[in-house]
Amino acid sequence: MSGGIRITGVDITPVAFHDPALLNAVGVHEPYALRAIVEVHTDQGITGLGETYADDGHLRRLRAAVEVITGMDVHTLGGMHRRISEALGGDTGSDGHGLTGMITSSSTADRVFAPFEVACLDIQGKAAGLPVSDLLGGAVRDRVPFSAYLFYKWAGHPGAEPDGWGEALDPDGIVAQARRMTAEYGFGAIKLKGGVMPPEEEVEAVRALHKAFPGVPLRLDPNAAWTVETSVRVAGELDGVLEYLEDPTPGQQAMAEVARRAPMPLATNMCVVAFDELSSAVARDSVQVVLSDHHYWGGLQRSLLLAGICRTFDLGLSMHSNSHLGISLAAMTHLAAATPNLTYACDTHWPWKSEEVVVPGALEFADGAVRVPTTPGLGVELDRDALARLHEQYVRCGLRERDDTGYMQRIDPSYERKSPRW
Ligand SMILES: O=C([O-])[C@@H](O)[C@@H](O)[C@H](O)[C@@H](O)C(=O)[O-]
Ligand SMILES: [Mg+2]
Repeated sequence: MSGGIRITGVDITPVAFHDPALLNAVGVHEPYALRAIVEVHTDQGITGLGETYADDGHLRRLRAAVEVITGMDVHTLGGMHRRISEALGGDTGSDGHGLTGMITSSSTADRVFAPFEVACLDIQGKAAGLPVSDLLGGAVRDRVPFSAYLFYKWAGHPGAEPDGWGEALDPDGIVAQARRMTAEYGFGAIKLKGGVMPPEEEVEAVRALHKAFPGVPLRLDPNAAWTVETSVRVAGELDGVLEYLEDPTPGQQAMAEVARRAPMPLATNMCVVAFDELSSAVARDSVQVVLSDHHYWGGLQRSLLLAGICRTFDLGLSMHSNSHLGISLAAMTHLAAATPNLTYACDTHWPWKSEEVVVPGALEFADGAVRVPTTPGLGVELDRDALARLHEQYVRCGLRERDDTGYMQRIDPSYERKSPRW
């Protein structure tokens, strides 16, 4: 491209926002979730936005990437990915971002590249006067449906005020949470984060949801907390109730064994999280649905590549989420809008947060869906006061990586991390 739009600098601002005491297979969410807000500046005065993880190792790798992409044209995304991979070398780090599978050097490069790719597409869209969905091939839907995301939870963090959502530790609590979340957002699909209670209790909770929300697609995700035998038993008990069962057991081989004996499709954001894990999963028929997530599949264009591979091999496609803010929601919405075979409602942790960094109004939920922004770029703008406030909160809170297990062990020293647990 002649002339191009060159990157002149990048600001990376880590932020912390309040997160309720949500329970999962490895512990409990800490009082704050961390994210990094990426602002890419250019010689044409256009700035693009990205959002990503903010643990210390990831921040260090993002800063290393800035060194090698400064001066590049925002249209040269292939070259940018290559430069970032080379600059990171073997710096793979660990999964400081939640239950999203094994990290390899290629998946680390994808994670680091992703927020810069999103920001560059934001810039390209602003320069061309087109929404990001148009740059991805065009929206095939104007609203993107999301799913309610239920958690077992405490009423509040120990020693702090209750968060307002109430305790949910049994089927009644889960159904009450679902009623409130679906009433507020209009969600037409429901996911329960499992792996917290003994499997029989989680089966009971899902059956209670099925009774309270007849006809609504349900999912259960125990994050690999079960053995093959437990997974097969639960799958049989929830026959006709779940649209898919997500990551019941660890590893592609065990997932394949469950898949052979389970009546419903298996989904994953743990045993297939990078391109180099797809061929073995297909060969073994380990999973029938892959949860994409542009934050670790290397951005929006690479997520479209994943969608094409899923279509080729007849795999279903859904979308994964961790705790996130509005820049991520905008990117997820554009991507989902432009992905024809993304036919499941996407995950989002959105209802669990009470703070934001983007100016309100651009992304609203109605009937469980977000209208795809049609303004140029991602269609969201930073609220600079909010950014400063949440950065200040990051500085003060002292958290520097997500550690659900460590936090749980400070509360209950007998807690052990185990996979599978049951
Ligand atoms: O936030 C959580 O506790 C979730 O368990 C998250 O870490 C997972 O990555 C995720 O939502 C999932 O679907 O596995
Ligand atoms: Mg999952």
